[in-house]
Amino acid sequence: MTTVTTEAGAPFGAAPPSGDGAIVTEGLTKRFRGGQVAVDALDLSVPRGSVFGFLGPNGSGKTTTIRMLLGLIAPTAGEYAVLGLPQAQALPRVGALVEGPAFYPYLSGMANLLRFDAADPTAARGTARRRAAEALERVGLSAAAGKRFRNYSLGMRQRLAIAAALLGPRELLILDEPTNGLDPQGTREVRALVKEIAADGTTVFVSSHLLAEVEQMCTHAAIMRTGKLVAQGTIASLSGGRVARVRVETPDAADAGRVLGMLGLTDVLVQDGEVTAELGGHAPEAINATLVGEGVAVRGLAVVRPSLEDVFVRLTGEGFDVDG
Ligand SMILES: Nc1ncnc2c1ncn2[C@@H]1O[C@H](COP(=O)(O)OP(=O)(O)OP(=O)(O)O)[C@@H](O)[C@H]1O
Repeated sequence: MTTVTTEAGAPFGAAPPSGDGAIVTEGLTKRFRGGQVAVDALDLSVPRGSVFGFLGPNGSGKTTTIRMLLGLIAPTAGEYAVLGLPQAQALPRVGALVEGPAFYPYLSGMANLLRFDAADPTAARGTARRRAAEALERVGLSAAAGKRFRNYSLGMRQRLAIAAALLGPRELLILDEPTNGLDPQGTREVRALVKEIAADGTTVFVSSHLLAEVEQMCTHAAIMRTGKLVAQGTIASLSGGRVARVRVETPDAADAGRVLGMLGLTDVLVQDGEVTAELGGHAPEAINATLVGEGVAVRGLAVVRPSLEDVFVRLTGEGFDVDG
């Protein structure tokens, strides 16, 4: 367990949070000089093995939280534990990408990683090349190891940054907005890489302001708004706040509504040209067959699952400030 210390080195918090999570925080708070509360009494629980999306609009406190977890800034109040270990033992097992590392444009990917590795006083010198080669392999850059950084695509540059975070065995990888500023191809590469890294057993904690990205890439998420935690859990449980509905497009809306009721679907809403109802355990194809059998002209039938955006809007009464 981590005993958090203040910047002055005094013990911070008598009882750090326990539990086997990769990251656990209790009441974690950061108030900056000038009084702004960037992170407000955050209780976070990141299970080991998860791809945990730390989701929130710009300015909601994501980077500040990450900087506290990495010991870069001291909390004003609250406690945290990373990998259930004291900070000095935890940090070598954590790879982090907070602000993109500065790479030399005229050096190769390999040479850049070796420079990075050399800056780590705990890393054994004799095995540096092997570590760098393994990190390049892990991010799919082995073939481009000798290529100059300036000739890398945006996606390759970001993958190299992630390789720098993976020099050495890591149990936890913390990535702050890793797809920010990337083109669509680079974004796809990084999202795929995050999934691959997680498939190897590394817990990945990734911040993002993109709802759709977190929905697509993560197993769990926490939703932040103005420094406060709005919700957290598995993506399925977060989205399960509202059940899936079937939507039928038809000119025979009243008839379709009657048939859905007959089939036992609940909360049937008939509108002009459209009927929706809670899907429950019904198979959409069976609903379609019955509608057609009853003479309803079906123009379209879809199952609408609630998105994280729906959840966010329901919980906060606000829209997200950026779209995915
Ligand atoms: N060093 C600082 N001094 C004062 N205020 C700060 C400082 N760092 C961050 N803040 C403020 O704290 C709030 C949270 O910022 P933070 O960077 O943690 O948010 P974020 O969710 O990571 O957003 P973004 O994606 O835009 O970085 C913001 O209002 C920001 O202006």
